[in-house]
Amino acid sequence: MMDSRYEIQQRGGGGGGSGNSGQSWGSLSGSPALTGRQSRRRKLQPRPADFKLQVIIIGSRGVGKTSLMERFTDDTFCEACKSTVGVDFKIKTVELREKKIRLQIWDTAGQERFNSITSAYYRGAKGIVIVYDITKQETFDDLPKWMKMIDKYASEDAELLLVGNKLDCEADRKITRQQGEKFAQRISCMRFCEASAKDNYNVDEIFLKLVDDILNKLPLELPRKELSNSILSLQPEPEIPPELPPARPNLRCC
Ligand SMILES: Nc1nc2c(ncn2[C@@H]2O[C@H](COP(=O)(O)OP(=O)(O)OP(=O)(O)O)[C@@H](O)[C@H]2O)c(=O)[nH]1
Repeated sequence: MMDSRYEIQQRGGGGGGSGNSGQSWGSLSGSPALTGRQSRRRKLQPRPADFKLQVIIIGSRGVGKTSLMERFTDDTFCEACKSTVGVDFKIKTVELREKKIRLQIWDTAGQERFNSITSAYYRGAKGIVIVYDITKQETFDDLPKWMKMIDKYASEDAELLLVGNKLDCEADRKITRQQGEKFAQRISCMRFCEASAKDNYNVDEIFLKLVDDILNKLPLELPRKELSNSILSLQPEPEIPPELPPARPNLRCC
């Protein structure tokens, strides 16, 4: 059974769901019978995604943003990975609430010198994962700085999730779980959890809960065309960052 310390706090709404990265295939009924080489060549196309969502991961240098993303998308962990330069992204398709969602995850550099580049990616994000390292006090102290970035550049309705990473390093812990919880409680609609990219603990939960919260806000029964014209885009992923948004008048952080 999962230790309750690791469960993501609930704040009402949002039924659960299970994700997977596999492809769904269309129905075979009605297809003419195929044999041998012919059947191998004439594979059905995967069902297209119902939605495309963008999620961004932010936080100070070395907290494990890339590691969380790669654990989720590829189930890999790198003990000594290179620092991210600018922005990187990965795609994973998940299924939740009988919808197929193409999740585009933007992994941003934690170094401040890249802020002018990374800030351009905030606006398109429907979900934001803010990460700190439970063994490094300064990464927790930096959180108000990241909240200012969110207030300035992100969409006001973006879902927020605070993650204390490196839970496997309990012996070196500097930030208590209560401190993380307290910080999240001060921010409107922010979830909180602790995780370990190394031990693959709570990683799927982070992204799936965020997607579930995002879906919870969307009118899922609208026809696809209407959705793509409003909140979601079914176009190919942008190669360049979206335009910078206007500054937001109200700070989320108290
Ligand atoms: N013990 C432990 N180490 C981790 C964990 N997650 C990441 N690391 C390590 O922390 C270091 C930094 O991880 P990254 O994923 O590159 O961190 P980042 O936040 O993307 O760093 P920047 O790109 O510089 O902003 C690497 O050596 C990882 O192996 C974790 O859950 N536990």
